[in-house]
Amino acid sequence: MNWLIKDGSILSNTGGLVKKDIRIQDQKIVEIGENLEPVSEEKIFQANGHLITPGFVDLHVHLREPGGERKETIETGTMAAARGGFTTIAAMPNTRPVPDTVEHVRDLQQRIKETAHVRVLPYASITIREAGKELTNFAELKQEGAFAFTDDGVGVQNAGMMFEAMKQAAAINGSIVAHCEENTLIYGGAVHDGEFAKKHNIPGIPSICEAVHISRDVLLAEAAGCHYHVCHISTKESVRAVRDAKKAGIRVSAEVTPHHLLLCEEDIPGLDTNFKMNPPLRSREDREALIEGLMDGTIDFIATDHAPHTEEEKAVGMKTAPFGIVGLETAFPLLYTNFVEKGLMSLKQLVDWLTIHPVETFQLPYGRLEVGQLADIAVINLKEEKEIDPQQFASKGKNTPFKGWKCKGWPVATFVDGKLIWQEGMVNA
Ligand SMILES: NC(=O)N[C@@H](CC(=O)O)C(=O)O
Ligand SMILES: [Zn+2]
Ligand SMILES: [Zn+2]
Repeated sequence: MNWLIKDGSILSNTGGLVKKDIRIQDQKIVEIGENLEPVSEEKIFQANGHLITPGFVDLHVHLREPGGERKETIETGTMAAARGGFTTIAAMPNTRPVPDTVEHVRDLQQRIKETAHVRVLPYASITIREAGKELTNFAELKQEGAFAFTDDGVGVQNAGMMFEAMKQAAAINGSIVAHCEENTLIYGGAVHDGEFAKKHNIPGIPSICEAVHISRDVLLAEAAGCHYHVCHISTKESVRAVRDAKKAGIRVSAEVTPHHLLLCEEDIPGLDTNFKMNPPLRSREDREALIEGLMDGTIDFIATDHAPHTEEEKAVGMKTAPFGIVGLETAFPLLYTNFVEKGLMSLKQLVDWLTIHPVETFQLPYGRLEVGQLADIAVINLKEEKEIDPQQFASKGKNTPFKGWKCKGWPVATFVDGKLIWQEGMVNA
């Protein structure tokens, strides 16, 4: 079906909002203008002045399928994405099995084809079973559609292994995406090694646990000549390491999550496992350094690290509950309300960190609201305020620390490839 989106507000190049209509034909945006008239066989979508942005791109999502379907499936996770305004997401490989062979990636692609509501780019792992012992075959996996390579969930412990991985990535113009965590510096920690850990007598993960891997890896990436990307950056030392590496001309990029931008250890209300994630919420200064790093371009974009777990899994106490919180359905409203509305960043900056910055970092053909581009579009109501209610999530995961937060900026409709795949109030497609 072809669509004419009427009366949308789109961001101009200078960041102002302008009233426009958008014509979609055969999956693409074919016209953006004023007072466009419908042509035959075109359906009108009345945007009522709502914000129209390119569909958001989240390059760090755990869909859990195959193997973790009690936490999430490709179907539920991609509906959560659609409801959050995300039209392209990259699926992390800490599943069972791990996408570490051509057969496993092929099976994953088939599941995506059959059940995904939004575009899903599958990661393949760096090492077999993410066990850190034996590299996967990047060229073969890329051929099968692997988007990039990561062992997210665990750090690659061995420097020689990481160097070989980076050389293999360089040879196929691929990217290494790194969960940076040095196992000998975790100390069984469940939260950041700081005030909260001390007060509650819970083992802490020190900041150096992350930064030593980043410092090691930027040197390896320089020597190997590959693109190296840092997942969920969380400390001031890490920001400094990425900043210095960029200054030195090394091809490094980094992402930060909404929760690390919005919360620090002081905000953890008590022994609530919805505040337990990896990396942990760090100190107030760390959080400030992350915001500064995003503002000055050291950190390239925002990714949610959507990590659903069941309520039973989370209900076993701070020390033993699994790490991770959901993020797809709350990312934009949270960031819009707490940063844009408060004047700490512009709407254009926020949208760019969720669209053009991730796609440029990984040279992807999405994330642009322009004639000729794929019609991946989010329609967002910037005015109505609603409270975050996990029971309303499409995601199976209800594990959010933001329950009860009042936000504006809720997506109301999402188009992928020119198709309306979700609209507020619509029964799930
Ligand atoms: N971030 C998390 O706390 N958890 C992630 C793993 C990861 O992203 O490292 C998960 O898979 O649950
Ligand atoms: Zn991780
Ligand atoms: Zn992750």
